[in-house]
Amino acid sequence: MSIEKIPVTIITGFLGAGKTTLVRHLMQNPQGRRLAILVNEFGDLGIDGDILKGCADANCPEDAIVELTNGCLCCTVADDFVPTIEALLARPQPPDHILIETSGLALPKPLLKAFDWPDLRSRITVDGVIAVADAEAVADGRFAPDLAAIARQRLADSSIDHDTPLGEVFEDQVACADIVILNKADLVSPNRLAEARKTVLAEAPRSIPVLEVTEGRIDPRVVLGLGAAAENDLDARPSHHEDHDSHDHDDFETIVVTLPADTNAETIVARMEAIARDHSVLRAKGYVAVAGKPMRLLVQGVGTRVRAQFDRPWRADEPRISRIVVIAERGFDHDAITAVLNG
Ligand SMILES: Nc1nc2c(ncn2[C@@H]2O[C@H](COP(=O)(O)OP(=O)(O)OP(=O)(O)O)[C@@H](O)[C@H]2O)c(=O)[nH]1
Repeated sequence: MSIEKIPVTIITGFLGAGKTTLVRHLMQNPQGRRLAILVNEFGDLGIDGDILKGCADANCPEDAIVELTNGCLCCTVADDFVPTIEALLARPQPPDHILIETSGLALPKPLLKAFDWPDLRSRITVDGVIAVADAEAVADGRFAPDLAAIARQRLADSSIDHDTPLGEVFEDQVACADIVILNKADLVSPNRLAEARKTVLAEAPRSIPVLEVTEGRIDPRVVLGLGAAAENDLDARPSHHEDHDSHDHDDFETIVVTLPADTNAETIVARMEAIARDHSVLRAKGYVAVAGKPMRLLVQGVGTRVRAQFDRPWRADEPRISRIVVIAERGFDHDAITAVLNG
């Protein structure tokens, strides 16, 4: 008797590129699949998991959405990741397809290697690695190599080819992908979109489709059911950190800032724009209690673009606390950012 392996799709992509938005779209268009979602993010507020649970339905009930918030999947494979997958497979109604949303700083290759574990190999297969890229950020050159730094490195040691921390994470994610989703096509002109596509293709070590998308809206048949068996194809997916000795996300830090009670929505959006502009914050997100509003305000900043929307009423059993997770390159000024957010 042969047992069909359960396909797993890994969704990678830099901070704020639109991974959660894509996963939500796939959950809302399951096309008969019983999905399970494993979501990993930095900071322990579990915002992505919360957003996804908001779209739970019969095809993907809340308990099929599992969050791993402590640390990074690629570092906690044995302790957290394998047991979590095993628990999903042991459910009375196991999923037909598992989606894994990695943290925006995660390197996909070490995670991919985990699928080589004998216990997992026999039961699941990596159907495909989807890298989501922010078309505007790519077109702006935010992941471009720091040419001056490379030149300095080469002078010091000709064998080293260091990149910027952002550039390395981006390159690793594209190099691992079977498909790149160039998301946020609405934010750039056709010319800039074409530039972004060229940049992505230049990073890809092999020929892969690059699809232009807005709000993660793509036909699930295009991204699910690829049958890539990526766990058998590791060599075609080069990484800056093959041996996982040093870690790209050591280059980034996260803090959680608690705001005074009942902040005003416009004020908090303006402050989030200010920390991105003046302190190079890469990503900020959280829930805010707005004076006089029974609904919770979800605020999301990607670079200087900030979106805010009321997502659901505060529950009676949860305190109206406003908290924002802030991520930037290591060494950023925690006190200054906390002060700006607090006004
Ligand atoms: N304009 C525009 N905004 C988008 C699009 N897709 C997503 N966004 C917004 O971009 C922000 C980040 O989207 P997410 O889906 O949370 O991104 P993510 O990659 O999951 O973010 P992290 O998990 O923090 O790395 C949110 O405010 C989204 O509403 C798009 O196509 N166009």
